[in-house]
Amino acid sequence: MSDSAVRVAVRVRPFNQREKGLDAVCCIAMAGPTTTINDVDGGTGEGTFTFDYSFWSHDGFSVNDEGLLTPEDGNSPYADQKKIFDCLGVEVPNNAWTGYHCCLFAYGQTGAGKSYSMVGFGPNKGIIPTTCEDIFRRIGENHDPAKHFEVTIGMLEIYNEKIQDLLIHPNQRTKGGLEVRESKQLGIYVQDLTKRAVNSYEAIEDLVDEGMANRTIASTHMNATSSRANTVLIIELTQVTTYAGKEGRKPSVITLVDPAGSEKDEQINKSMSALRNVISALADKASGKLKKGQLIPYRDSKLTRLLQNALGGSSKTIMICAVSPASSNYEETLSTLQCADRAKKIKNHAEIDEDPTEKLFNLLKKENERLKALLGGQGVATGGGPNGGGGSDVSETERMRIVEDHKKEIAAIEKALEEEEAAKQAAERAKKAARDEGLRRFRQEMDRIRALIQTLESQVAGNDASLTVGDLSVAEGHTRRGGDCLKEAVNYLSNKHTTHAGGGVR
Ligand SMILES: Nc1ncnc2c1ncn2[C@@H]1O[C@H](COP(=O)(O)OP(=O)(O)OP(=O)(O)O)[C@@H](O)[C@H]1O
Repeated sequence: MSDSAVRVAVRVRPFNQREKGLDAVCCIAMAGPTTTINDVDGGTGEGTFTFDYSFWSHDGFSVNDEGLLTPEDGNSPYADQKKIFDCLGVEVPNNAWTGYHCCLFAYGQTGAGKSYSMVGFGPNKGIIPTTCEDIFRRIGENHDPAKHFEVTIGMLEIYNEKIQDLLIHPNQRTKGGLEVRESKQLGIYVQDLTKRAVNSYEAIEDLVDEGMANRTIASTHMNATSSRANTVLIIELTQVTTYAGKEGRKPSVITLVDPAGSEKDEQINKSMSALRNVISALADKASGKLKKGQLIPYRDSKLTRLLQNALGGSSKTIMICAVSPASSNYEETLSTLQCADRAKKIKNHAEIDEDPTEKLFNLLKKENERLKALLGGQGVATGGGPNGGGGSDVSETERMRIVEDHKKEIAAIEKALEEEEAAKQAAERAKKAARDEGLRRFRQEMDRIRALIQTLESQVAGNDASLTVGDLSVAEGHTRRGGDCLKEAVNYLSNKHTTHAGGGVR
């Protein structure tokens, strides 16, 4: 487990047509990772904030025939989509490959540029498509025959506090939406969300197109294609390694969130303010200011519940805040910067969710690499004269010692693997023994009940016969014995019931 702060970046966009038409004034300045907001209209004043990155995408760009935006020259500070991915987005596949669960979400006022950074427009591909491309580029570069990868995609939107599966056509969805659940094994997850296996970037692209077509979209005042729902893409990447006939699995869940624009929509405002409240509470917690007994309000919205692992949990998390450059949006922009500033304080406890076989395999691999490095890339051959085949300056004695050490470590790893297998088998045996014992007791009980029923039946038959011949005293005897038998059966069953209800095992 490693403590890791949420990584926070801010990006400022160009003026839009509306702002240009109003002769907007830019109130944002950036220098390195620092963002300053100036109140040019004379109000609350200026504020300076330092983040992991401050990306200047306001001006200094040129647009080619296809509409691709790039810095206009070598001195331009303009951060294009490539720079955003190379600096920030790439941390997502990097962390996923290490085995961490990761989350990247955008934040900001409607029309500030969240979707532009996350999804992109035309040839200006955003973080989501570039991450997907990067995942399959890395998979394609794997030449280890012992390793293969499994990738699945899920896509959802949160609209009016309902989670909808975007890989299912709106007409075929269950009413009421899906639920966020939590389990020890799976952490936070969306129950029954469709997961589709994919084996290429194109396959993801097709699914994302399908999902996008199923979204709830409307336009807002600032942005003609504003999304009216929080859109979430969930990529599950599992690295599967086969070693000594066993499979080791290293899973990573990547959650990419493009939140909805908030203008004039009560429900969306609610989920954004829930997100702000969670961020504030976590920042207070990190600085010891959270009141005793005060809970982090994850349950106040579906979005915050879904992001529970990303904020204050075990995932590696990145927040990209989009801001408008226009002074007319000063208040909203200041509020975004303040929220981003609080998010910097959040501490996560990132964990790798690796199974023991994978752990052992990785140890073995590391050991091999260490050995290769020690031998100057010469492998472990022991022949070839005093310096072991030329090129390496490791002495023969040292070489032998390293090889012996190496053998010992491999033996230790194999022993640990055998022990793990033996423990697994012992656990299986114990489970089977408990099952067999349960079955034996059940049969015993059934035999007992059957015997009681048989006795009861024979008493009833005897009773009938006696009554037919009018022998009342014999019938009375049968009735008494039948009654005793019935009582015994009732006692026996009610005892069993009480014992089971009390959690006892018989
Ligand atoms: N970095 C950028 N460079 C160039 N244009 C940008 C940039 N960021 C945003 N834009 C443009 O600004 C407009 C609004 O951006 P976008 O749709 O990404 O905002 P949003 O925050 O996702 O809005 P909403 O929350 O309403 O969905 C779009 O036309 C987009 O092309």
